[in-house]
Amino acid sequence: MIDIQNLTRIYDGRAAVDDVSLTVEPGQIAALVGTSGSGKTTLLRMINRLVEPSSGRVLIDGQDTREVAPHLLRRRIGYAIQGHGLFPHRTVGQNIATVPRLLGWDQAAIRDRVDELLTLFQMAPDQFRDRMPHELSGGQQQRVGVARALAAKPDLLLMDEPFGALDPVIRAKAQADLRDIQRRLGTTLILVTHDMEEAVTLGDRIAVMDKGRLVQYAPPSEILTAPATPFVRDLIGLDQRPFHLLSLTPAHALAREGHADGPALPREATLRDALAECLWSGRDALPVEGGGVITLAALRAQAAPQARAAE
Ligand SMILES: Nc1ncnc2c1ncn2[C@@H]1O[C@H](COP(=O)(O)OP(=O)(O)OP(=O)(O)O)[C@@H](O)[C@H]1O
Repeated sequence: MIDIQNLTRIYDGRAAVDDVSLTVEPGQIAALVGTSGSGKTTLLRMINRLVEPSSGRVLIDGQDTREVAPHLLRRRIGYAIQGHGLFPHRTVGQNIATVPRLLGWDQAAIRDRVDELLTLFQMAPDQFRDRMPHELSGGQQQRVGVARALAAKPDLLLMDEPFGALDPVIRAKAQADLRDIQRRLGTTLILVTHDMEEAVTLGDRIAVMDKGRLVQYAPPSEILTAPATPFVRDLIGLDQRPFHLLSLTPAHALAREGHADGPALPREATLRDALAECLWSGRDALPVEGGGVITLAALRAQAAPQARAAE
């Protein structure tokens, strides 16, 4: 468990992060959102001591991070940033192997791990292992950055806008891959993002920062239906609320017995995808892969907070 207690960082007499406390349970994803300059990156970097707190403390599984040398702490915590930060003169394989090498893994274990991660990120090892970063697309570089952060099987992964530079299609794929991998490995993940949709779809809880302070820390559905302050409501964007709510639920969860014509929706598609498909194909109901149908009326009820509150 990550336990952040009264964490504060002062720069030039002003608090960039101001008395923030929050906990993240093992295997959960916490998404940090907020306007530019609200302190998200500073908060994230205090967890692995890239930035030293002015006051407060961070406990990881009960251990105070101040008791661990920063370089040793950072070998235990995966860290991935926008623009990936790959070493330009090292191959993809060498980049991914960085922390396992520092930890003294043997060669065979390192090679296995590199190949396993490349496969996991759908980059054929024989094709990509020996390439240089400049021989990859931006999306591939980004995936290698995340693979490198995961290489030593950290229990905790910190990500700062890891998908910020990706186009929407690759971004959605990278998010889905990350969620799969995170669930499979049981990694605890703290993610900074500018994108509320990303926070809603990935986060088990969302932390909203405003001027260095934590203004709300709650599951996405609560942030959307009961924003704690006008700032949180504005950040969500009123016009986007129904779509974010629909993004929270996979299609199969709302499928009911019945019959509908036309192509089936994948089980893991979100209700937002279902709504788009209804509108685009002019259908009032869609079959869902594996059985059942979703109706437009059910989608409408699901998108309305008062209907959800009554559940
Ligand atoms: N090294 C530093 N020296 C002085 N001020 C800093 C430093 N790092 C950050 N700040 C200030 O602290 C505040 C919070 O910055 P931070 O980068 O944490 O915000 P952020 O929410 O991550 O912003 P963005 O979304 O734009 O990345 C800003 O006002 C920033 O100017």
